[in-house]
Amino acid sequence: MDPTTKPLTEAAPAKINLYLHVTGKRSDGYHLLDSLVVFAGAGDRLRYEPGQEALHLVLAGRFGAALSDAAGPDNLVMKAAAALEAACGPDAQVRGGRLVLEKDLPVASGIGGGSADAAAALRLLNRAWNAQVDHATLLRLAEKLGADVPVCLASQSARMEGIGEELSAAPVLPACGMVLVNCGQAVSTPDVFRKRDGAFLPRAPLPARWTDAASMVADLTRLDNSLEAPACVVCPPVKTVLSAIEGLPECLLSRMSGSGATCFGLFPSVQSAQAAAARLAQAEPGWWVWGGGLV
Ligand SMILES: C[C@@](CO)(OP(=O)(O)O)[C@H](O)COP(=O)(O)OP(=O)(O)OC[C@H]1O[C@@H](n2ccc(N)nc2=O)[C@H](O)[C@@H]1O
Ligand SMILES: Nc1ncnc2c1ncn2[C@@H]1O[C@H](COP(=O)(O)OP(=O)(O)O)[C@@H](O)[C@H]1O
Repeated sequence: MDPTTKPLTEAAPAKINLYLHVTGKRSDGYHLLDSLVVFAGAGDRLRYEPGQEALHLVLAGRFGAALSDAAGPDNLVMKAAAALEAACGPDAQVRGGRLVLEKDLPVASGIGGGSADAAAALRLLNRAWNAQVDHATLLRLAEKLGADVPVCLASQSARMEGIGEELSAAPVLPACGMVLVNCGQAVSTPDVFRKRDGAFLPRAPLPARWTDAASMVADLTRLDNSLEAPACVVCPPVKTVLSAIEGLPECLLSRMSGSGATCFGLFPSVQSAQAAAARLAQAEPGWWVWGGGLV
């Protein structure tokens, strides 16, 4: 097959906030955050098939239908493509064709599916169009697409501050497993931020590395997700999901990710997380449940 017409794909892994402290608020209404972000083996997948027709998006996967009204220019994938095209130099080979998004992450669920898709589109089309837009420029485009898009650009664990644009090294993470659970109710990020009240939380003290899951969990237990309480008001089933995760064998910690409603559990190993996820999926067939490891 001609390499320029070969399908090109990018993974768009789920983003998990292991803790999330709202540390302040800017005058424009955006909140200042301190968060440890990691990426799970669960994710969407974006494929590009170059062609003569104008660039367009096709949705597939378990949650493709949930987004079918949003396959147009407002989809974050198409916004990312337009932003990249505008930033391309004269030597780029910008082409049409179709982008196929395998949407396997629940939509509006606190694990940054849309942000991961946008970041995947920037990486994929930069490669496919031979656009050679440098990383600093890609980061600037990412910031404009959404607060979570910069961290999704590298899709590697990072400490995230500012409103999402200040990225620094995360502690070296120990081997561990993760379970992700979503009850099926979409949650609006602005609604949850609006419902937050109470004091701002401090920037967290973090070590350079955790050698085992138990010491990571001991530190994380002293930290919080500032958005968990307001999300429980917006979406009460979050509380049920958190108790269900906490009750799973070998669960070390259960917490909500981002603005919800997806919650995660940390486990000592990938195997224990997979076994716990299988058990929960059987007990709650209406929930989205995933178990595995981190990227
Ligand atoms: C809360 C977080 C934590 O990682 O994750 P999610 O719950 O979305 O996954 C993110 O900060 C969300 O990032 P993202 O979903 O890209 O947010 P954006 O589209 O930029 O903003 C949506 C809205 O959320 C609020 N917002 C977002 C980020 C931020 N630091 N402060 C805010 O107040 C604003 O009301 C904004 O209008
Ligand atoms: N490719 C996409 N995937 C998911 N949501 C998208 C996408 N493009 C636009 N959106 C819109 O972005 C909003 C946030 O979606 P998402 O990124 O899944 O939320 P969260 O960051 O809370 O996980 C949704 O309301 C959805 O309609």
